[in-house]
Amino acid sequence: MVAALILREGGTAVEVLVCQRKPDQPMSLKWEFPGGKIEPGETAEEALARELQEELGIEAVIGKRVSRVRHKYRNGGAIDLQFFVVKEFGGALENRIFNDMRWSTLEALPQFDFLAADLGLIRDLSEGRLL
Ligand SMILES: Nc1nc2c([nH]c(=O)n2[C@H]2C[C@H](O)[C@@H](COP(=O)(O)OP(=O)(O)OP(=O)(O)O)O2)c(=O)[nH]1
Repeated sequence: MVAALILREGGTAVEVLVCQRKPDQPMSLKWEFPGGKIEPGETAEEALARELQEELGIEAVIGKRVSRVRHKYRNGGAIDLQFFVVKEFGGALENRIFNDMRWSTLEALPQFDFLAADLGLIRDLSEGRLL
């Protein structure tokens, strides 16, 4: 899996885009970072650019990989998640698949009910350790 930390300068602090899963999806209404599965033949960066085009309608410039997490969900299999920074993109952000989408400061991230696999990253970001 690949996911993006899409950043913007929010006046006084950096903000990151957070997305909420739909009520009818597994792990419904949990918050996550936009992204998805790497298809056969794709690099991680190619997969992420494709997912961001599909989910948000943007042409993203995929930056540095800042974190990698392996996690076992109780009800499912193990996942391997890689997070990349995105500081630039073309086009206008459009919510195509999420229940909700918001900009959050890094500090405020723990207030969102994130997927379990993301919690270590959320903590690092909110405490200023990663960005
Ligand atoms: N996009 C994304 N997925 C995450 C994050 N954290 C996390 O555990 N995941 C998990 C949830 C899903 O099991 C998987 C994402 O895969 P996906 O988007 O292709 O699949 P999905 O379950 O959301 O939906 P579906 O297409 O399988 O119906 O990775 C995250 O921050 N962003």
